[in-house]
Amino acid sequence: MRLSINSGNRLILTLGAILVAGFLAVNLYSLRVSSDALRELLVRNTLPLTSNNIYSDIQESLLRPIYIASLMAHDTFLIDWMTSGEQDPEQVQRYLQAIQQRYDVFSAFVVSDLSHRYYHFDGILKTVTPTSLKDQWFFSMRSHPSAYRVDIDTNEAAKHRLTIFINHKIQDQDGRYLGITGLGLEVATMSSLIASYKERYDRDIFFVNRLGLVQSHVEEALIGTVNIYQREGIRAVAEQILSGEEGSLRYSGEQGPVFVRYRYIPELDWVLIVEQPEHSALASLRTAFYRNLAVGAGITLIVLLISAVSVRRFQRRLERLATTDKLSGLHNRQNFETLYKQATAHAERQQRPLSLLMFDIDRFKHINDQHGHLAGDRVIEQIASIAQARRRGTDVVARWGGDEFVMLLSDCPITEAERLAEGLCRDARESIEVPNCNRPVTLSIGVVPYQQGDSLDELLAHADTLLYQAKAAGRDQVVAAA
Ligand SMILES: Nc1nc2c(ncn2[C@@H]2O[C@H](COP(=O)(O)OP(=O)(O)OP(=O)(O)O)[C@@H](O)[C@H]2O)c(=O)[nH]1
Repeated sequence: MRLSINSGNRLILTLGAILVAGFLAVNLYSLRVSSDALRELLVRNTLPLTSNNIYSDIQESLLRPIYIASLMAHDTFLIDWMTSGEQDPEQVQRYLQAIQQRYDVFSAFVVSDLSHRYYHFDGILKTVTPTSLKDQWFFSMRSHPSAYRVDIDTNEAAKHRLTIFINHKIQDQDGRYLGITGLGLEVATMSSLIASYKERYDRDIFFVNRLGLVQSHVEEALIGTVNIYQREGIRAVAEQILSGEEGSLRYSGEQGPVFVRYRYIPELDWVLIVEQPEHSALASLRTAFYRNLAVGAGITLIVLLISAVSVRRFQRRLERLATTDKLSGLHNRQNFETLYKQATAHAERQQRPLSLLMFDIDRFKHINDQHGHLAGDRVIEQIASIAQARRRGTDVVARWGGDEFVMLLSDCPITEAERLAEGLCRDARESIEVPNCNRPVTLSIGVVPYQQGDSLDELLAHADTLLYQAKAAGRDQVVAAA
């Protein structure tokens, strides 16, 4: 039986291993396939789309100031004021103040080509000089092919803060170049734009100039101080980023690969960089993977539990079938042989007496013939019941075959066994009933003591002899060994 229990455990273990391996394989495979698909989507679709969206938002956010600068450049008041010799600077000062308030812009200015004066809402800021490097933006604008230009520079009127300037040429009615007017936009506007992107897309977004220096970033400390040529990881691809127009790259970051999408923004002369670390992109897939594994583990556990209970039940049934007589529910012959060995070993070890009873239903053939096999079967069941009722805790009753039974009485001397046999005879005679039969059901019993070294065959042969003596003496009686 131990063998079958072990094989049951083996079955459960094998089943468990198959389920665990199956769940792991399926989940690992699906994690791999979906990770590959997500990576592909990220590189081909998501990052380029983010960068395009940002680019169009930048263009859109520059459109309004460009439009205002154009309105200013074509304003007849401004043109007239400049052509009439820039009289009364307060007039233009008030004009610029009005522009600033009406359009809610950071700064508005006018620079004259004639006087080289730089007017802004507070008055005359300075006079630009062709020799000053800082004023080159103004002098280069004259030959600029288009009407306006977006420049990024420090703002002398605002504590040298980095500012986006929209510079627009002013020309009189004859197309004569008069100077430049325009607006200054805070670069912080760009930072808040980036912050909103970061929140929306959960990606790192920043701008660098053509030299790789960070120009706009949610972490302000990095602006103007960090260069991608020196930054761990991204420096490996910095050259490609700064020399190309647009593209996708990958570099090794601290926590694994990082996907990069870069795009040159001509309006700002900056490069937009959108980064997405692989581990954060795949985080939701990993969560799903662990959740699936947990579900798999739960299912495996339930299946194993159900299987273990079923196997155990099946084993018990097999054990019962293998050791029990179906009709009487008593031990069968094979099992009795095993139990006999255990009982005799115990008796010898403990030096305790052991007795054996062998009993047979008298004229059982007659009961079968007269009242049918079913009635005979009921008699066998009732004999089993009375024997079980007489049995003490350690005694063993078995159906030896046909209408023959054996009973092994542990720790029981022959006299006590004889008394128990007498009781059995009486119980059968007095309590067993066969419908439509007025003859009592009786037993003949042989009682023998176990002698050290007796084999079961020897003991049974001895008991059988006494049993037949009881039959010969008229049945319904007990014959015990002398
Ligand atoms: N109903 C029923 N009969 C059985 C079963 N097993 C054996 N028998 C019958 O039991 C009878 C046993 O008869 P014997 O032991 O030869 O003789 P007996 O009629 O009991 O007579 P004595 O033993 O000499 O008293 C046979 O007719 C068997 O067919 C069983 O499981 N059910």
